[in-house]
Order: sequence, then structure tokens, then C-alpha cells
Amino acid sequence: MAFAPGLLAGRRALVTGGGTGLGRSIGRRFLELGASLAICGRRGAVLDAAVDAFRADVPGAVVTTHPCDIRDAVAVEAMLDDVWRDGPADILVNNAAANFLAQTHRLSARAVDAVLGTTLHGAAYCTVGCGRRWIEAGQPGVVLSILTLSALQGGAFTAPSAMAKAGLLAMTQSLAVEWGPHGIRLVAIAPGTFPTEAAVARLRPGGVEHAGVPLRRAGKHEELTDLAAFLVSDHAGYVTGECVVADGGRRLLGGARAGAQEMLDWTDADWAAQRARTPAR
Ligand SMILES: CCCCCCCCCCC/C=C/C(=O)SCCNC(=O)CCNC(=O)[C@H](O)C(C)(C)COP(=O)(O)OP(=O)(O)OC[C@H]1O[C@@H](n2cnc3c(N)ncnc32)[C@H](O)[C@@H]1OP(=O)(O)O
Ligand SMILES: NC(=O)C1=CN([C@@H]2O[C@H](COP(=O)(O)OP(=O)(O)OC[C@H]3O[C@@H](n4cnc5c(N)ncnc54)[C@H](OP(=O)(O)O)[C@@H]3O)[C@@H](O)[C@H]2O)C=CC1
Repeated sequence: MAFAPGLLAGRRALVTGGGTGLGRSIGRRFLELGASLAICGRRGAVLDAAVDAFRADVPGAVVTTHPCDIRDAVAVEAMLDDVWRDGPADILVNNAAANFLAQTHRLSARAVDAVLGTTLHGAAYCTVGCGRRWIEAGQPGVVLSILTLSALQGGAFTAPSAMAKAGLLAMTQSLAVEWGPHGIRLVAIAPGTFPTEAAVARLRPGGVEHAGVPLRRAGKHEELTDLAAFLVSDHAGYVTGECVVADGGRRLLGGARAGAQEMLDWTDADWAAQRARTPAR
């Protein structure tokens, strides 16, 4: 059944990493459903291009852009002040993340920090900053964090990402309790395979296969964005502290990192080739 067109009318959402991939799809869906939008990411030009596309797809779309590296706590506070200048956001989507395939014992400290700093610390800064503003203003809010299956069952060769996403799950469960009396909900989605440029290049160098997916296909972006819209909407008003898995049944069939088995046998040359394939930002 289609959502009512005004499902999110009067709501304002901040989507981190909203200029590309799933964040961009979530932002577009929220706009279609009547929300206004703020998007952040490190690259201003990418955010601007997303806004042009949003306005072409959704006439009258109200979108603001906020270039920001969420690894920097001071920059996040400045970004949130900037967002709030146009009126408070009442939905935060923790979508921005960093990830790449690598043998964990070879990671440098900076490599570990690059992933944890974005995926865990950055999302924590955004969540605490929004929560503080909501509590001080006595207004409700919703935080939706985009996790991965590896938050639930580990992720070989993407260990820092799995650690960070597991931390976000703990944040979701902890703050659902702590902030519940303030009318603030925290929810999460653990997506399986939803093709995006970044995910394919970084995590599925051999191409996307669906042998490990009972539904035998990748997820469609609209299947994720509709779930996101439902979870942040008032229809899910009694749901908090929960993580919904959207993976075509993959988690129940095998490990969180289908493909890891093959990587156990990769040579140093295979790993060097994978490193070279990872696109620079
Ligand atoms: C349909 C297909 C897909 C299915 C997927 C299946 C599901 C699997 C689970 C999915 C879970 C999560 C998915 C995602 O998160 S996808 C989103 C990925 N998007 C991004 O990662 C975008 C942001 N990433 C980046 O900006 C960069 O990759 C980076 C994280 C590295 C940060 O860039 P920055 O410019 O800040 O950092 P540097 O380039 O200076 O690097 C910092 C240190 O990290 C080391 N490094 C970088 N790349 C690698 C690598 N590939 N392997 C090992 N080490 C790496 C780099 O050398 C620096 O360390 P040193 O200074 O010590 O050298
Ligand atoms: N696609 C998939 O199959 C799956 C995706 N996911 C999750 O979905 C989310 C989106 O992934 P996807 O769309 O595939 O990947 P993308 O790489 O397209 O999205 C990541 C976004 O985060 C932004 N970002 C990265 N680092 C920072 C930073 N330090 N500060 C601010 N913004 C940053 C990037 O913009 P910029 O580089 O300009 O900063 C980019 O827009 C992630 O949380 C990912 O873990 C989970 C499971 C599967």
C-alpha cells in the first residue's frame, strides 16, 4: 500500500551522507513524503548536485546543504547550529559511514580511526547534539541509524565497520531508554545488499552475487527508503530501541560477510589489487 503523500509533512530531517547512495535515496523519499531536508557530507559539490537532482525529482523540495566532516566534534556542533538556524530538525538519520575491505592485522591506526571516527564517533556527535537540542527545547525527535548485518554477527575483513555499527546498535538501545521520557525515539535498520557505487567498489569487488540471499536478489532502494520513512513516522510512534533487518533473509542463511570465505584465500597480490581499486575521495 502506498504511503499517504503527506506522511512526513511538517517534519524536518537531517541526513548525514545525504549526497550519495542510500542517504540520497532516503532524503529523496522523505522529500516526496512532505518533509524538508538538511544533508551533510564532506564534499560541497556532491551535496549541491544532490540538491539539483532532488529539485528536479520533487518540485518545491526544501533542502539545505551543510558541508561537514563528522569526525570533527566541533565541526558537527557548528553544522547543527547551522541546520537549526532554519528551524529545528526533528529527525536525524545517521547514514554517513566509512568502510573498506582489508586484512585487520595490517590496518594502521589511522585506518582504524578513519572508520571508527566517521561511523561511530561522527554518528555519536550528531546524535548527542540533536538530543541535547531536543531535550533543552522540550521537543520530541527520532534518530534512525543505518547499521549493517555485521553489527549483529561480526564482519570479517571489515572489522572496524562491524565494531562501529555494533556501537551504534548499543547507542540505539541505550538512548531509547534514557531519552524515552523526553519523547525521543531511536531506531535502526540493518540493510543487507543494496547496490550503491561506493558499496560495490569497496565491498563487492567481484561483483554482486545473490547465492547467499534466500530472496535471490539485491534490495531495491525503495524497499529501504519506505522502511526508513515508516520508522521515523508517527505510525511507528511506539517503536523504539529496535533494529529492523532488511536483507532478503541473508542473515538466516549464512554469515554477515558472504564473500569472506573466498577472501580467506586471497594472496597479498589480491589484497594489493583490492586496495588499488578502492576509490579515493
Ligand atoms: C551491492 C554491493 C554491496 C554490498 C555490501 C555488502 C554488505 C557489506 C557490509 C556493508 C557495511 C557498510 C557499508 C559501507 O559503509 S559502504 C560506504 C562506504 N563509503 C565510504 O567508505 C565513503 C567514505 N570513505 C572514505 O572517505 C575513505 O575510504 C576513508 C575511510 C579511507 C577515509 O578517507 P580519508 O581521506 O579521510 O583518509 P585517508 O585516505 O587519508 O586514509 C586514512 C588511513 O586509512 C588507510 N586506508 C585507506 N584506505 C584503505 C584500504 N582500502 N585498506 C587499508 N587501509 C586503508 C590509509 O592508508 C590511511 O592510513 P595511513 O595514513 O596509516 O596510511
Ligand atoms: N549499500 C549497501 O549495500 C549497504 C550500506 N550500508 C550502510 O548504508 C550507509 C550508506 O552507504 P552507501 O550509500 O552504500 O555509501 P556511500 O559511500 O555512498 O555513502 C556514505 C556517505 O557518507 C559521507 N561521508 C563519509 N565520510 C564522512 C565524514 N567523515 N563526514 C561526513 N560525511 C561523510 C559520504 O560523503 P562524502 O564522501 O562527501 O563525505 C557519503 O555521502 C552507510 O551507513 C553504510 O554503512 C549498510 C549495509 C549495506
